[in-house]
Amino acid sequence: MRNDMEEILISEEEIQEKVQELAAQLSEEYKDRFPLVIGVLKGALPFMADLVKRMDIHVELDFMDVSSYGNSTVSSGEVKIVKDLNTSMEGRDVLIVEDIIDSGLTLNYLVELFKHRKANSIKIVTLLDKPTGRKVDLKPDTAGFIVPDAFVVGYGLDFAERYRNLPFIGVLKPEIYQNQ
Ligand SMILES: O=P(O)(O)OC[C@H]1O[C@H](OP(=O)(O)OP(=O)(O)O)[C@H](O)[C@@H]1O
Ligand code: HPA
Ligand SMILES: [Mg+2]
Repeated sequence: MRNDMEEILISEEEIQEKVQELAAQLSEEYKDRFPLVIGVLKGALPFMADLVKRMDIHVELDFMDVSSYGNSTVSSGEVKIVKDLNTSMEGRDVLIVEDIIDSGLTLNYLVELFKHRKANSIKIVTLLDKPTGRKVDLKPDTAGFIVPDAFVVGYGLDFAERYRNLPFIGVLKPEIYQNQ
């Protein structure tokens, strides 16, 4: 898999250091509040697992599976719910965990849905933010790294379902896309 990379943008060590920093910040912010931490599958899985292990407070975990990219590097613009939550969020402090905010369409959809479901508060933590991709006005409350305008993979992020299990974030060689 490493040979398919044009460039490694963020190393495993840099990711782990940042996750520790974000977990400490969020533990302080949510202390005594028992937040409902919602991971957006599938991309958020590695980040969420590492983040919550380092949070030193009680949290409830749940997952939504939504998808808008399919096997493409461009969002279809249509967010599909593949799996919904198992718990009610009325009155809860909701923390959404994402791997990346690109166009912002996925999170925009989820934030509107969660407001409608009467969450007490809704905040977003994302490992990566790609502000140049934005199609709607959406800002994370907490972000790990800003990434440039390139399709990135690794640590949860896929291209056609591959590369999610890389421990670092990289940019693929152009021929990998062209062969698809
Ligand atoms: O800001 P956006 O342009 O909406 O892009 C970000 C979303 O796209 C990716 O998910 P995807 O829909 O590919 O599903 P996946 O997590 O299963 O790969 C990623 O994990 C985010 O959820
Ligand atoms: O840059 C990206 N890489 C992988 N998945 C994504 N989903 C939105 N942007 C990206
Ligand atoms: Mg994807």
